[in-house]
Amino acid sequence: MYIAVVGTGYVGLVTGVSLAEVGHRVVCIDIDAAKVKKMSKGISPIYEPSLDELMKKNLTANRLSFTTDHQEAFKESEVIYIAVGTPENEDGSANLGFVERVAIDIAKHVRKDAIVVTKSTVPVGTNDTIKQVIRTNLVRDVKVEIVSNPEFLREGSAIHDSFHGDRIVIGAESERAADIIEEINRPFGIPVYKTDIRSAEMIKYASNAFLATKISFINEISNICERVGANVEDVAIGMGLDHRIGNQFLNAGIGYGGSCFPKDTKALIQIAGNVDYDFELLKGVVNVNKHQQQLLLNKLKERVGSIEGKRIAVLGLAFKPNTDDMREAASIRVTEELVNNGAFVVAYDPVAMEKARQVLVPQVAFANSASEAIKNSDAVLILTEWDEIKELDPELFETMAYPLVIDGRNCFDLELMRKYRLEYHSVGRPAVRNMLITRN
Ligand SMILES: NC(=O)c1ccc[n+]([C@@H]2O[C@H](COP(=O)([O-])OP(=O)(O)OC[C@H]3O[C@@H](n4cnc5c(N)ncnc54)[C@H](O)[C@@H]3O)[C@@H](O)[C@H]2O)c1
Ligand SMILES: O=c1ccn([C@@H]2O[C@H](COP(=O)(O)OP(=O)(O)O[C@H]3O[C@H](CO)[C@@H](O)[C@H](O)[C@H]3O)[C@@H](O)[C@H]2O)c(=O)[nH]1
Repeated sequence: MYIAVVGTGYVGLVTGVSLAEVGHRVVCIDIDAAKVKKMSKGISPIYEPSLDELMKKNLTANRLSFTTDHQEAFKESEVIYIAVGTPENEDGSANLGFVERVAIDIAKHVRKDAIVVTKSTVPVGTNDTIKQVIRTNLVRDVKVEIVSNPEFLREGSAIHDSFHGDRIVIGAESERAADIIEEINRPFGIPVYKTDIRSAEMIKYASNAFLATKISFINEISNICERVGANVEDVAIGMGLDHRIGNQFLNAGIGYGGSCFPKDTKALIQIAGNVDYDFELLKGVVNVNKHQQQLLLNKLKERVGSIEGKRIAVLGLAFKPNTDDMREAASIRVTEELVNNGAFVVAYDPVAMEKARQVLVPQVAFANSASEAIKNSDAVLILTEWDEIKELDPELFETMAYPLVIDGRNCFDLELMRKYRLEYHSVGRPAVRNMLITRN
């Protein structure tokens, strides 16, 4: 199949590369010329495990190409994927400007009958608008059908998820269009669920909202655990053994960030509001998430008193491990608050520092390693559970004048930490206060 993918962010690029890998001829289009130049050389503009290798392989096999030219890209295309961003508007609703722009580009440049597949996360009813915009602006006498095919990949494991996802959801206006998209995806061997367009659009928001709810739920349980002396990790294991609950997405921490959960939960509240429905539960989920980062800062303030003039090491800046994505990362708000309170912040992340420099407040200093950040600090805050951080030798903390570690991601085993001279606070687990220990 000749396929065009519009937008080469996390979703577009991974989709394009994966479709090429299973044998389709794919051209990826982006308006960012610098990015296209880089990708044409086989260099991924994002950090995503295995992506570079697959890009290079499929470029060499001539199944994958990149361009800024919509006209050129749509010339042969039988299927056009829309994978541009749908960022948050100020009121929390989804900004559909990029999607609508692409719909107009398709209408102007499509040359043959085509199926337009929306991968971007869009509010219920948006595919009807896309259809309308394309059909009213069509320049040539061609037939365009619309399919909603929401994406469920996670950053940091995007390639793996593309080949081993739990399901492919196809919402179509005709059986023919649904069958063609199913056929394109057959080589992935992932179960397909076909439904109508509006239900497919809703499945995406409902899935993200449900996962965000799980996270806020376990975070609230963790806050109670701290007060009653229970251990949230044991609680999560005990809960997860019930198959109806499941053991995933029950990691307590400083809340969810990233490019999806924060914006999609708010967009769903708006979608509900637009039809006069007050989504109370989801509003609670969003509020709990907002407070969770503050609780970490409160713990720090409780322990050090004023943070003015204190040197604080922040380990982990990306919103989750294995990505350099800084969108809605907890580190943005946490470092800003530290700086505003007069702290000297020294940050370290194994991969995201380049992107972090562009979004964190300019007063934040960057260290070349975790140990450099920790050295001479008054406290350490852990915000992302990178393996490199989880594998740090706790002896490193002992080099601090007063080894105070506040871990927002439960990176260390409590039994292990009890062997060291340090004070260790994590989320929903008993604190370790071991300052009197003497070791050889
Ligand atoms: N990031 C994820 O993990 C993820 C997962 C599932 C779904 N989604 C959804 O997929 C969509 C894309 O997300 P993303 O994170 O990949 O976005 P992104 O912001 O990383 O990338 C969007 C890309 O589209 C390009 N673009 C914008 N307008 C264009 C146009 N007219 N023509 C060509 N290119 C254009 C931009 O230059 C950019 O490279 C969003 O709706 C998002 O909610 C994202
Ligand atoms: O038990 C957990 C699991 C996740 N998180 C946090 O939740 C956020 C999101 O994590 P994750 O879902 O792994 O990453 P994303 O790449 O944002 O993926 C989500 O958002 C995508 C965009 O819509 C969807 O496609 C995916 O299915 C959905 O998992 C991160 O800040 C995590 O730290 C927790 O705090 N506890």
